[in-house]
Amino acid sequence: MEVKIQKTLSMCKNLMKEVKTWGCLQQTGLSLRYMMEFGSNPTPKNLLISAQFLHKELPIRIARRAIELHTLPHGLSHRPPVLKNMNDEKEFTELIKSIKVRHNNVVPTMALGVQQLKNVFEDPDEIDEFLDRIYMSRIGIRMLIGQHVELHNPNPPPSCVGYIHTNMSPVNVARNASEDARSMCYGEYGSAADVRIYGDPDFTFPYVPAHLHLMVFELVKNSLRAVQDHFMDSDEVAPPIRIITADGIEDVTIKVSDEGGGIPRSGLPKIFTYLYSTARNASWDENEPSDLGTTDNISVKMAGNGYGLPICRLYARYFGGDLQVISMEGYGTDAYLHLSRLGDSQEPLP
Ligand SMILES: Nc1ncnc2c1ncn2[C@@H]1O[C@H](COP(=O)(O)OP(=O)(O)OP(=O)(O)O)[C@@H](O)[C@H]1O
Repeated sequence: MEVKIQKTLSMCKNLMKEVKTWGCLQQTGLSLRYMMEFGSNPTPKNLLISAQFLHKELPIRIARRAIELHTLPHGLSHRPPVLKNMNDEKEFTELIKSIKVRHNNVVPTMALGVQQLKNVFEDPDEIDEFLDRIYMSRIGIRMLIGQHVELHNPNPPPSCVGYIHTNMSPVNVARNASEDARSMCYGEYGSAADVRIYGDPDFTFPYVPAHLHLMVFELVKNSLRAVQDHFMDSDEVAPPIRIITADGIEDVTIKVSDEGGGIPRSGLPKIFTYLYSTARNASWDENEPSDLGTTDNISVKMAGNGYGLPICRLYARYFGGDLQVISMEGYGTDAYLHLSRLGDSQEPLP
Protein backbone atom coordinates (compact mmCIF):
# COMPACT_ATOMS: atom_id res chain seq x y z
CA MET A 1 0.00 0.00 0.00
CA GLU A 2 2.75 2.40 1.08
CA VAL A 3 4.76 1.63 -2.04
CA LYS A 4 1.67 2.43 -4.13
CA ILE A 5 1.20 5.80 -2.38
CA GLN A 6 4.87 6.63 -2.83
CA LYS A 7 4.62 5.76 -6.51
CA THR A 8 1.50 7.94 -6.98
CA LEU A 9 3.14 10.85 -5.12
CA SER A 10 6.23 10.64 -7.25
CA MET A 11 4.09 10.52 -10.42
CA CYS A 12 2.22 13.66 -9.23
CA LYS A 13 5.53 15.42 -8.54
CA ASN A 14 6.83 14.58 -11.99
CA LEU A 15 3.58 15.72 -13.56
CA MET A 16 3.69 19.05 -11.73
CA LYS A 17 7.30 19.49 -12.85
CA GLU A 18 6.24 18.86 -16.42
CA VAL A 19 3.29 21.27 -16.18
CA LYS A 20 5.64 23.96 -14.85
CA THR A 21 8.12 23.35 -17.66
CA TRP A 22 5.41 23.64 -20.34
CA GLY A 23 3.78 26.59 -18.61
CA CYS A 24 6.99 28.64 -18.85
CA LEU A 25 7.17 28.33 -22.62
CA GLN A 26 5.96 31.09 -24.93
CA GLN A 27 2.49 30.69 -26.49
CA THR A 28 2.14 31.23 -30.24
CA GLY A 29 -0.92 33.18 -31.43
CA LEU A 30 -2.32 32.67 -34.91
CA SER A 31 -4.43 34.99 -37.04
CA LEU A 32 -7.61 34.16 -38.94
CA ARG A 33 -5.79 34.93 -42.19
CA TYR A 34 -2.98 32.49 -41.34
CA MET A 35 -5.41 29.70 -40.35
CA MET A 36 -7.34 30.23 -43.57
CA GLU A 37 -4.32 30.31 -45.86
CA PHE A 38 -2.64 27.36 -44.19
CA GLY A 39 -5.84 25.30 -44.02
CA SER A 40 -6.79 25.84 -47.65
CA ASN A 41 -4.03 23.41 -48.64
CA PRO A 42 -4.39 20.34 -46.37
CA THR A 43 -1.66 18.24 -47.99
CA PRO A 44 -0.19 15.38 -45.92
CA LYS A 45 2.85 17.58 -45.32
CA ASN A 46 0.68 20.43 -43.98
CA LEU A 47 -1.39 18.07 -41.81
CA LEU A 48 1.85 16.88 -40.29
CA ILE A 49 3.03 20.45 -39.67
CA SER A 50 -0.36 21.26 -38.10
CA ALA A 51 -0.22 18.18 -35.83
CA GLN A 52 3.36 19.04 -34.81
CA PHE A 53 2.31 22.60 -33.97
CA LEU A 54 -0.68 21.45 -31.87
CA HIS A 55 1.41 18.80 -30.16
CA LYS A 56 3.62 21.55 -28.78
CA GLU A 57 1.14 24.44 -28.48
CA LEU A 58 -1.71 22.71 -26.60
CA PRO A 59 0.40 21.54 -23.63
CA ILE A 60 1.76 25.09 -23.29
CA ARG A 61 -1.69 26.71 -23.25
CA ILE A 62 -3.22 24.08 -20.97
CA ALA A 63 -0.26 24.09 -18.58
CA ARG A 64 -0.53 27.87 -18.18
CA ARG A 65 -4.20 27.56 -17.22
CA ALA A 66 -3.48 24.64 -14.87
CA ILE A 67 -0.82 26.72 -13.09
CA GLU A 68 -3.22 29.63 -12.75
CA LEU A 69 -5.95 27.37 -11.38
CA HIS A 70 -3.54 26.15 -8.72
CA THR A 71 -2.60 29.64 -7.62
CA LEU A 72 -6.17 30.95 -7.35
CA PRO A 73 -7.05 32.84 -4.19
CA HIS A 74 -9.79 31.88 -1.72
CA GLY A 75 -9.48 28.16 -2.41
CA LEU A 76 -11.46 28.26 -5.67
CA SER A 77 -9.38 25.39 -7.01
CA HIS A 78 -10.48 23.31 -4.01
CA ARG A 79 -14.21 23.73 -4.55
CA PRO A 80 -15.75 20.33 -5.33
CA PRO A 81 -16.96 21.20 -8.86
CA VAL A 82 -13.55 22.55 -9.83
CA LEU A 83 -11.66 19.71 -8.15
CA LYS A 84 -13.51 17.25 -10.35
CA ASN A 85 -11.65 18.69 -13.31
CA MET A 86 -8.35 19.09 -11.53
CA ASN A 87 -8.21 15.32 -10.99
CA ASP A 88 -7.97 15.00 -14.72
CA GLU A 89 -4.53 16.55 -14.46
CA LYS A 90 -3.19 13.10 -13.60
CA GLU A 91 -4.06 11.89 -17.05
CA PHE A 92 -2.47 14.88 -18.69
CA THR A 93 -1.16 13.08 -21.72
CA GLU A 94 -4.44 11.26 -22.39
CA LEU A 95 -6.25 14.50 -21.73
CA ILE A 96 -4.45 16.28 -24.58
CA LYS A 97 -5.82 13.74 -27.04
CA SER A 98 -9.42 14.22 -25.94
CA ILE A 99 -9.03 17.89 -25.00
CA LYS A 100 -11.95 19.24 -26.98
CA VAL A 101 -14.45 16.88 -25.38
CA ARG A 102 -13.11 17.56 -21.91
CA HIS A 103 -13.40 21.30 -22.42
CA ASN A 104 -17.16 21.01 -22.97
CA ASN A 105 -17.63 21.13 -19.21
CA VAL A 106 -15.13 23.78 -18.22
CA VAL A 107 -17.47 26.78 -18.38
CA PRO A 108 -20.37 25.44 -16.27
CA THR A 109 -17.96 23.78 -13.86
CA MET A 110 -16.00 26.96 -13.26
CA ALA A 111 -19.18 29.01 -13.16
CA LEU A 112 -20.58 26.81 -10.42
CA GLY A 113 -17.38 27.05 -8.39
CA VAL A 114 -17.32 30.83 -8.80
CA GLN A 115 -21.00 31.10 -7.87
CA GLN A 116 -20.31 29.28 -4.62
CA LEU A 117 -17.62 31.82 -3.79
CA LYS A 118 -19.37 34.87 -5.17
CA ASN A 119 -19.52 36.70 -1.87
CA VAL A 120 -16.01 35.78 -0.75
CA PHE A 121 -14.11 37.81 -3.35
CA GLU A 122 -13.26 41.27 -2.03
CA ASP A 123 -12.34 42.54 -5.46
CA PRO A 124 -14.92 41.45 -8.05
CA ASP A 125 -12.58 42.56 -10.88
CA GLU A 126 -10.17 39.84 -9.81
CA ILE A 127 -12.60 37.04 -10.63
CA ASP A 128 -13.79 38.71 -13.84
CA GLU A 129 -10.24 39.04 -15.12
CA PHE A 130 -9.51 35.44 -14.20
CA LEU A 131 -12.64 34.17 -15.99
CA ASP A 132 -11.83 36.31 -19.04
CA ARG A 133 -8.42 34.66 -19.27
CA ILE A 134 -9.80 31.13 -18.78
CA TYR A 135 -12.57 31.55 -21.37
CA MET A 136 -10.43 33.38 -23.92
CA SER A 137 -7.84 30.64 -23.72
CA ARG A 138 -10.61 28.08 -24.12
CA ILE A 139 -11.95 29.76 -27.26
CA GLY A 140 -8.44 29.63 -28.76
CA ILE A 141 -7.77 26.00 -27.82
CA ARG A 142 -11.12 24.86 -29.26
CA MET A 143 -10.55 26.86 -32.41
CA LEU A 144 -7.10 25.32 -32.96
CA ILE A 145 -8.25 21.75 -32.27
CA GLY A 146 -11.39 22.24 -34.39
CA GLN A 147 -9.33 23.63 -37.29
CA HIS A 148 -6.94 20.69 -37.17
CA VAL A 149 -9.68 18.03 -36.90
CA GLU A 150 -11.71 19.62 -39.70
CA LEU A 151 -8.69 19.69 -42.00
CA HIS A 152 -8.94 15.87 -42.08
CA ASN A 153 -12.46 16.06 -43.50
CA PRO A 154 -12.19 14.54 -47.00
CA ASN A 155 -15.36 16.38 -48.15
CA PRO A 156 -15.29 19.82 -46.55
CA PRO A 157 -18.39 21.98 -47.09
CA PRO A 158 -17.94 24.41 -49.99
CA SER A 159 -16.00 27.59 -49.17
CA CYS A 160 -14.99 26.24 -45.76
CA VAL A 161 -11.46 26.01 -44.42
CA GLY A 162 -11.89 24.20 -41.13
CA TYR A 163 -14.25 26.34 -39.05
CA ILE A 164 -13.67 29.38 -41.28
CA HIS A 165 -16.19 30.19 -44.02
CA THR A 166 -14.31 32.12 -46.67
CA ASN A 167 -17.53 33.74 -47.99
CA MET A 168 -19.67 34.13 -44.89
CA SER A 169 -22.75 36.32 -45.28
CA PRO A 170 -23.27 38.18 -41.97
CA VAL A 171 -26.88 38.89 -42.95
CA ASN A 172 -27.63 35.18 -43.41
CA VAL A 173 -25.93 34.19 -40.17
CA ALA A 174 -27.77 36.99 -38.33
CA ARG A 175 -31.06 35.76 -39.78
CA ASN A 176 -30.51 32.18 -38.57
CA ALA A 177 -29.32 33.31 -35.14
CA SER A 178 -32.33 35.65 -34.76
CA GLU A 179 -34.77 32.89 -35.66
CA ASP A 180 -33.15 30.61 -33.07
CA ALA A 181 -33.43 33.35 -30.43
CA ARG A 182 -37.07 34.02 -31.38
CA SER A 183 -37.90 30.30 -31.06
CA MET A 184 -36.47 30.31 -27.55
CA CYS A 185 -38.44 33.45 -26.75
CA TYR A 186 -41.65 31.84 -28.01
CA GLY A 187 -40.97 28.84 -25.84
CA GLU A 188 -40.55 30.97 -22.74
CA TYR A 189 -42.97 33.87 -23.27
CA GLY A 190 -45.47 32.53 -25.82
CA SER A 191 -44.62 35.39 -28.22
CA ALA A 192 -41.57 37.15 -29.68
CA ALA A 193 -41.00 40.56 -31.25
CA ASP A 194 -40.15 40.74 -34.96
CA VAL A 195 -36.52 41.00 -35.96
CA ARG A 196 -35.78 43.11 -39.06
CA ILE A 197 -32.43 42.75 -40.72
CA TYR A 198 -30.97 45.49 -42.93
CA GLY A 199 -27.93 44.93 -45.14
CA ASP A 200 -26.84 43.22 -48.34
CA PRO A 201 -27.23 39.41 -48.02
CA ASP A 202 -24.73 38.99 -50.89
CA PHE A 203 -21.98 40.75 -48.97
CA THR A 204 -19.52 38.16 -47.62
CA PHE A 205 -16.20 38.07 -45.79
CA PRO A 206 -14.10 35.32 -44.16
CA TYR A 207 -15.15 34.53 -40.60
CA VAL A 208 -16.25 31.68 -38.34
CA PRO A 209 -20.05 31.34 -38.70
CA ALA A 210 -20.43 29.43 -35.40
CA HIS A 211 -18.82 32.35 -33.52
CA LEU A 212 -20.99 34.97 -35.21
CA HIS A 213 -24.12 32.87 -34.68
CA LEU A 214 -23.37 32.63 -30.97
CA MET A 215 -22.81 36.38 -30.62
CA VAL A 216 -25.90 37.51 -32.54
CA PHE A 217 -28.02 34.88 -30.79
CA GLU A 218 -26.99 36.21 -27.38
CA LEU A 219 -27.58 39.87 -28.34
CA VAL A 220 -30.98 39.22 -29.94
CA LYS A 221 -32.00 37.08 -26.98
CA ASN A 222 -31.22 39.98 -24.63
CA SER A 223 -33.18 42.39 -26.83
CA LEU A 224 -36.19 40.06 -27.12
CA ARG A 225 -36.29 39.62 -23.39
CA ALA A 226 -36.03 43.36 -22.76
CA VAL A 227 -38.86 44.08 -25.21
CA GLN A 228 -41.06 41.34 -23.74
CA ASP A 229 -40.59 42.64 -20.20
CA HIS A 230 -40.97 46.29 -21.17
CA PHE A 231 -44.23 45.77 -23.07
CA MET A 232 -45.59 43.10 -20.74
CA ASP A 233 -48.55 45.15 -19.48
CA SER A 234 -48.98 47.23 -22.59
CA ASP A 235 -51.61 46.97 -25.33
CA GLU A 236 -49.11 48.30 -27.89
CA VAL A 237 -47.58 45.93 -30.42
CA ALA A 238 -44.01 45.24 -29.33
CA PRO A 239 -41.62 47.25 -31.54
CA PRO A 240 -39.31 45.18 -33.76
CA ILE A 241 -35.65 44.60 -33.06
CA ARG A 242 -33.45 46.00 -35.83
CA ILE A 243 -30.21 44.47 -36.98
CA ILE A 244 -28.09 46.64 -39.26
CA THR A 245 -24.95 45.31 -40.92
CA ALA A 246 -22.31 47.65 -42.30
CA ASP A 247 -19.19 46.70 -44.24
CA GLY A 248 -16.37 49.10 -43.58
CA ILE A 249 -12.75 48.89 -44.65
CA GLU A 250 -11.49 47.77 -41.24
CA ASP A 251 -14.59 46.31 -39.65
CA VAL A 252 -17.85 44.66 -40.43
CA THR A 253 -20.18 46.07 -37.80
CA ILE A 254 -23.48 44.60 -36.74
CA LYS A 255 -25.81 46.75 -34.67
CA VAL A 256 -28.62 45.15 -32.69
CA SER A 257 -31.14 47.81 -31.61
CA ASP A 258 -34.16 47.40 -29.42
CA GLU A 259 -36.77 49.53 -27.73
CA GLY A 260 -36.87 47.39 -24.62
CA GLY A 261 -36.50 50.22 -22.10
CA GLY A 262 -32.69 50.29 -21.92
CA ILE A 263 -30.33 49.78 -19.01
CA PRO A 264 -29.98 52.24 -16.09
CA ARG A 265 -26.66 54.14 -16.27
CA SER A 266 -25.70 52.76 -12.85
CA GLY A 267 -26.13 49.20 -14.17
CA LEU A 268 -24.04 49.66 -17.32
CA PRO A 269 -20.61 49.04 -15.72
CA LYS A 270 -21.88 45.70 -14.46
CA ILE A 271 -23.23 44.20 -17.66
CA PHE A 272 -19.88 42.81 -18.77
CA THR A 273 -19.19 41.21 -15.41
CA TYR A 274 -19.82 37.51 -14.99
CA LEU A 275 -22.81 36.40 -12.94
CA TYR A 276 -24.55 39.80 -13.22
CA SER A 277 -28.11 39.27 -14.37
CA THR A 278 -31.37 41.05 -13.74
CA ALA A 279 -33.33 37.98 -14.83
CA ARG A 280 -36.06 37.06 -12.42
CA ASN A 281 -35.12 33.40 -12.73
CA ALA A 282 -31.45 34.12 -12.07
CA SER A 283 -30.42 30.92 -10.39
CA TRP A 284 -27.65 28.38 -10.34
CA ASP A 285 -28.62 24.81 -9.91
CA GLU A 286 -25.90 22.19 -9.63
CA ASN A 287 -28.17 19.53 -11.09
CA GLU A 288 -29.44 21.58 -13.98
CA PRO A 289 -28.03 20.59 -17.36
CA SER A 290 -26.34 23.46 -19.13
CA ASP A 291 -24.96 24.08 -22.58
CA LEU A 292 -22.73 26.88 -21.33
CA GLY A 293 -19.52 26.85 -23.25
CA THR A 294 -20.34 24.96 -26.39
CA THR A 295 -19.67 26.86 -29.56
CA ASP A 296 -23.33 26.83 -30.56
CA ASN A 297 -25.09 28.06 -27.46
CA ILE A 298 -23.94 29.43 -24.18
CA SER A 299 -27.32 29.36 -22.55
CA VAL A 300 -30.36 27.14 -22.57
CA LYS A 301 -32.66 29.77 -21.07
CA MET A 302 -33.59 33.29 -22.16
CA ALA A 303 -31.51 34.74 -19.33
CA GLY A 304 -30.28 34.04 -15.87
CA ASN A 305 -26.58 33.28 -15.89
CA GLY A 306 -25.13 36.68 -16.59
CA TYR A 307 -22.62 35.14 -19.01
CA GLY A 308 -24.09 36.24 -22.34
CA LEU A 309 -22.41 39.62 -22.78
CA PRO A 310 -18.94 38.91 -21.34
CA ILE A 311 -18.56 35.70 -23.36
CA CYS A 312 -19.94 37.39 -26.47
CA ARG A 313 -17.30 40.13 -26.13
CA LEU A 314 -14.53 37.54 -25.77
CA TYR A 315 -15.60 35.84 -29.02
CA ALA A 316 -15.58 39.23 -30.76
CA ARG A 317 -12.13 40.12 -29.37
CA TYR A 318 -10.66 36.72 -30.22
CA PHE A 319 -10.40 37.69 -33.89
CA GLY A 320 -9.61 41.36 -33.24
CA GLY A 321 -13.16 42.71 -32.93
CA ASP A 322 -15.09 44.16 -29.99
CA LEU A 323 -18.54 44.61 -28.48
CA GLN A 324 -20.00 47.86 -27.15
CA VAL A 325 -23.36 48.41 -25.53
CA ILE A 326 -24.95 51.85 -25.48
CA SER A 327 -28.24 52.42 -23.79
CA MET A 328 -30.93 55.04 -23.29
CA GLU A 329 -32.78 54.28 -20.12
CA GLY A 330 -36.50 54.58 -20.74
CA TYR A 331 -36.14 53.83 -24.44
CA GLY A 332 -33.81 51.04 -25.56
CA THR A 333 -30.38 49.57 -26.16
CA ASP A 334 -27.93 49.43 -29.07
CA ALA A 335 -25.26 46.75 -29.14
CA TYR A 336 -22.43 47.28 -31.64
CA LEU A 337 -20.60 44.14 -32.64
CA HIS A 338 -17.37 44.98 -34.48
CA LEU A 339 -15.72 42.17 -36.44
CA SER A 340 -12.28 42.80 -37.83
CA ARG A 341 -12.51 42.02 -41.54
CA LEU A 342 -8.79 42.01 -42.24
CA GLY A 343 -8.25 38.88 -40.19
CA ASP A 344 -4.65 39.85 -39.48
CA SER A 345 -4.83 40.31 -35.73
CA GLN A 346 -3.19 37.54 -33.73
CA GLU A 347 -5.14 35.59 -31.15
CA PRO A 348 -5.05 37.46 -27.82
CA LEU A 349 -3.32 34.89 -25.63
CA PRO A 350 -3.74 35.34 -21.89
N1 LIG B 1 -30.81 44.74 -24.74
C1 LIG B 1 -30.87 44.86 -23.41
N2 LIG B 1 -31.84 45.61 -22.82
C2 LIG B 1 -31.91 45.74 -21.47
N3 LIG B 1 -31.05 45.13 -20.61
C3 LIG B 1 -30.06 44.38 -21.12
C4 LIG B 1 -29.93 44.18 -22.53
N4 LIG B 1 -28.84 43.40 -22.74
C5 LIG B 1 -28.34 43.09 -21.52
N5 LIG B 1 -29.07 43.67 -20.54
C6 LIG B 1 -28.81 43.58 -19.07
O1 LIG B 1 -27.53 43.04 -18.86
C7 LIG B 1 -27.64 41.87 -18.00
C8 LIG B 1 -26.53 40.90 -18.35
O2 LIG B 1 -26.75 40.37 -19.66
P1 LIG B 1 -26.08 38.98 -20.06
O3 LIG B 1 -26.44 38.67 -21.46
O4 LIG B 1 -24.62 39.02 -19.73
O5 LIG B 1 -26.73 37.93 -19.05
P2 LIG B 1 -28.24 37.44 -18.96
O6 LIG B 1 -28.94 37.72 -20.25
O7 LIG B 1 -28.85 38.00 -17.72
O8 LIG B 1 -28.05 35.87 -18.77
P3 LIG B 1 -27.46 34.82 -19.85
O9 LIG B 1 -26.13 34.36 -19.32
O10 LIG B 1 -28.46 33.71 -19.82
O11 LIG B 1 -27.31 35.51 -21.17
C9 LIG B 1 -29.03 41.34 -18.23
O12 LIG B 1 -29.50 40.57 -17.15
C10 LIG B 1 -29.81 42.66 -18.38
O13 LIG B 1 -30.10 43.23 -17.12
